Amino acid sequence: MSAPDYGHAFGLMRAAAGQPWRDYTRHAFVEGIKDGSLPHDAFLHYLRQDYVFLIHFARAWALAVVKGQTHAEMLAAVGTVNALVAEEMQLHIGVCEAAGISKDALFATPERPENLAYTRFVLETGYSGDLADLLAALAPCVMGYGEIGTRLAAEATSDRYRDWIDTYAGAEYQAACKAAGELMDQALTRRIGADFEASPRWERLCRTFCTATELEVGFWQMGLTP
Ligand SMILES: Cc1ncc(C[n+]2csc(CCO)c2C)c(N)n1
Repeated sequence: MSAPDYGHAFGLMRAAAGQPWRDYTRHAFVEGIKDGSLPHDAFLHYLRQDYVFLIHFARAWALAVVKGQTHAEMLAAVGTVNALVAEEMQLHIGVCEAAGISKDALFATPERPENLAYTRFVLETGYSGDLADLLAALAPCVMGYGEIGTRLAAEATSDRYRDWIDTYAGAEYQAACKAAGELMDQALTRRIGADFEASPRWERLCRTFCTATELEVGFWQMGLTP
């Protein structure tokens, strides 16, 4: 099965990331979700860390509003901020409560260093760069889960984590990945030119994408060690 198409820039950055991209999207944690062998303790620990992750991830998308140069760019970024803050963070609280993690316990979650390293890398990339740099750091998170969800929906051999898989394999999330891919293609074209992969900036953008991918690998690994 081929991976879903999330745009031109994403396809090139994904290919350039090579092995780290496979390490991320086929991590033991992901394979444990696929066959149901992931211990529930590890999943709950991951969910708690992921709530902290979402807070900083929403801040990074808010920075994308700041770095936007057109109404279309601001609209795309502000839509993601709203989806994250008004819906996904709320959804996460509900999922955690259903899994036996109280709101108090969730809000008291100490942030693990692997989590902190990832989100602050994304934020710093945005602070010191433009929207093209920031989107290169955000893309592995958004599109990686889209790719993982699509593959696991086809290959899962257990229903244990079916809700998680369905969230990312679903039409709504897949449309969000395509929209993020279009935003990235347009943002790069606007700032660098249509032939962006031939520009001197391209190598650095690919390096940013690859670093974020490696930090996703670290996040899964952290998930395996509650
Ligand atoms: C470590 C980690 N990486 C990626 C995601 C996926 N994700 C984070 S925010 C969001 C909404 C779109 O921006 C999605 C899909 C996650 N939850 N945790």
